[in-house]
Amino acid sequence: MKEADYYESTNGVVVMVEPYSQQEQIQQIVYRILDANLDRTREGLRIIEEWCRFGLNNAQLAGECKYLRQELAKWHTAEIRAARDTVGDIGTDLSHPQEEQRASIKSLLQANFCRVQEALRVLEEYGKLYSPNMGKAFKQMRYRVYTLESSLMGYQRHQLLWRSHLYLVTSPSDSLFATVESALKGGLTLVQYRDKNSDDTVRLEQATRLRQLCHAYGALLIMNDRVDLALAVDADGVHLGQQDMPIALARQLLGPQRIIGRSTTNSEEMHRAINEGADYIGVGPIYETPTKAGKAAAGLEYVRYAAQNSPIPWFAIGGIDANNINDVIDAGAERVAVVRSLMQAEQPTLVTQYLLSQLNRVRPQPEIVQN
Ligand SMILES: Cc1ncc(COP(=O)(O)OP(=O)(O)O)c(N)n1
Ligand SMILES: Cc1nc(C(=O)O)sc1CCOP(=O)(O)O
Ligand SMILES: [Mg+2]
Repeated sequence: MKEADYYESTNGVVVMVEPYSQQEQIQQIVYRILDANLDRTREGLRIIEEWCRFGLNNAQLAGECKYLRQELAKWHTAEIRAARDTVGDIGTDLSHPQEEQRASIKSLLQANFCRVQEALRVLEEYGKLYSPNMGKAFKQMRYRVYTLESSLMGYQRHQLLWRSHLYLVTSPSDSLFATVESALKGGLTLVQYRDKNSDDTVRLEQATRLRQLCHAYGALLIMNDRVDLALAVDADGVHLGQQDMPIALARQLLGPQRIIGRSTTNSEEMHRAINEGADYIGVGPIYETPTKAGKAAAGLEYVRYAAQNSPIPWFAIGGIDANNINDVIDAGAERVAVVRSLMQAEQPTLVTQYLLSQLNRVRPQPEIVQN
């Protein structure tokens, strides 16, 4: 027989309380686990929702977060809430040093997706002890959160691509990382890792470091030529030339969220790339360049054509530097890609700032003739 506990209530009456049986104690523990993880999931979703709403102005993504929060609330019953024991919870003081620091919105979002997914997994497993439907409901919710993560991260990437006006394509260099970091400090948001000759081991190692560096500055990293390496280093996308993998195949391998760029030299290649689903195109070479020796210049005429006809972001490339960038801009370019201008610069931060200042300059609009 269980022994009763006695306690004195506030009005002085001594009340006899039956202690929990072992089974009831386990049930209370399960309720506490469910309570803590329902809260954790809701909080994480709220943090993600605020970015969708205020950061991205995206009603659809914010609506999905809100819907998931409301679904969670339905499971947060009074009996689960009643099991809460904040004072006796040894976990409330535990935090990881990384929780105190977030390098960027991207890492903040990733940390919270991770937290939500972990908590949903806990809810799925312990929920099975509460009701068979609870386990199923949280399994479905976990898949919806994966889809949300993929849409949001892909959306972020594409937004940043559209906001990027200067694109650094790297060349092999002893000071590769220092140069890229210096340009990132100047405001660069788009980098392509291009190394035509090194072994894959070197490419993997360098591209991984570059991806970490770019993401720490909130910039995108694109891999030149190689879809497999783009996936291996978790790059934001791939740049494919006319001789590289077809866009449709790359899309199958990379999925809808990663970026695919295509080089074009003339209007026919431009329209084909757009129809095949490229996210951006390279337009060039504008001028002949030793970086791509032997390739005839497409010239400013092609820049004028792209300015009139490309509905997707396009980057003028080939022989562009601080001296001629204004000619390229005057022909209609709003975005430019460079190799030597930054890779060989003594002060890449300053050159980046200068190139960006020219690209961001508000240009006088053609005069409107009044009748
Ligand atoms: C932005 C951008 N535009 C064009 C190219 C050239 O790509 P490709 O024709 O495949 O030549 P390689 O770079 O592979 O030599 C590019 N890389 N980036
Ligand atoms: C890699 C590349 N692709 C080009 C194209 O036209 O497709 S031009 C080019 C090299 C651009 O180098 P720089 O800025 O040093 O002239
Ligand atoms: Mg190529």
